[in-house]
Amino acid sequence: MYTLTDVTKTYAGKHPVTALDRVTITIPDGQMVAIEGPTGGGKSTMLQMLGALDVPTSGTVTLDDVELSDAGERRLQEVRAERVGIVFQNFNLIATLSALENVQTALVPLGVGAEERLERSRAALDQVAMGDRADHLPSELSGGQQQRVAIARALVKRPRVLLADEPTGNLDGPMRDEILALLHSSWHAMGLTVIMVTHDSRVAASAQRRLRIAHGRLSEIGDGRRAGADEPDGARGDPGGARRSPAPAQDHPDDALEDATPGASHQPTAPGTYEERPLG
Ligand SMILES: Nc1ncnc2c1ncn2[C@@H]1O[C@H](COP(=O)(O)OP(=O)(O)OP(=O)(O)O)[C@@H](O)[C@H]1O
Repeated sequence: MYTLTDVTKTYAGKHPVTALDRVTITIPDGQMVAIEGPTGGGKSTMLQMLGALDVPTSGTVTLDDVELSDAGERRLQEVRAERVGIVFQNFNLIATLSALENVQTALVPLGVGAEERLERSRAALDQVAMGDRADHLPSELSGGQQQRVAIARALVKRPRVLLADEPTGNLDGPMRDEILALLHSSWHAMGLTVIMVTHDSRVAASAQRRLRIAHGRLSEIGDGRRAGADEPDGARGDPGGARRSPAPAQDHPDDALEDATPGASHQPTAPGTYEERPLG
């Protein structure tokens, strides 16, 4: 569970910028959250706080038992390596490594031995339907395929949290739908907390909970509740009372992924009624 209390992030400089302004929020385990908002609003900065990539200027960020805002760089590295998988808009694969080698890199900081690394990385590529492209370089893969490999790399460590910064931002319609379906099926299968920064209305509409950040201020967007959808496997409690039913915005389901994740529900979403409620 994430607990952010009065989190402010100010970038120093000649013209200091307050990217996050007294943000207070709890994100329970197993929740799927979308963060929306205008450009420069503070979304990526928020993701950096959640991903232990940066620390606030003031306030506290806690992930489970670790206060990230107070941790040293070594502890932050451990948290990133063990608990947090991150997926980026531009995939961030290493160009000179094959898909399989890229996935393996996530297990090196965890001290996983070579044989297990290989086994788990192959399984992760199979999970994202990329097993037959294990030896391909990123340049030999489509954008959607590269993002699948990046998701495998994020998930191979079996994280508690998957953070995604515009995961569909560089993809066209069908690939975007496939990646969204994959994020949802992984969420279902692994009981992850998933937090996605997005400008894509379909991605946002598929989340259980929608947040908006503008001028560094966080607000909650109405109730994303959808009827008839199921809970992810391994989903945990809802101390914030914020758990809502998932409803992946997916009407072109990927058969391979459907097969791999029988609990997944791919139903088209209907637009909800949203109202904003300021937080913090
Ligand atoms: N390293 C930095 N140094 C100085 N200012 C920064 C830095 N990173 C972000 N900012 C500023 O902080 C504010 C929030 O930026 P952030 O990248 O979090 O916004 P965003 O909502 O993710 O925007 P976008 O949708 O364009 O990616 C912006 O005004 C930005 O210029």
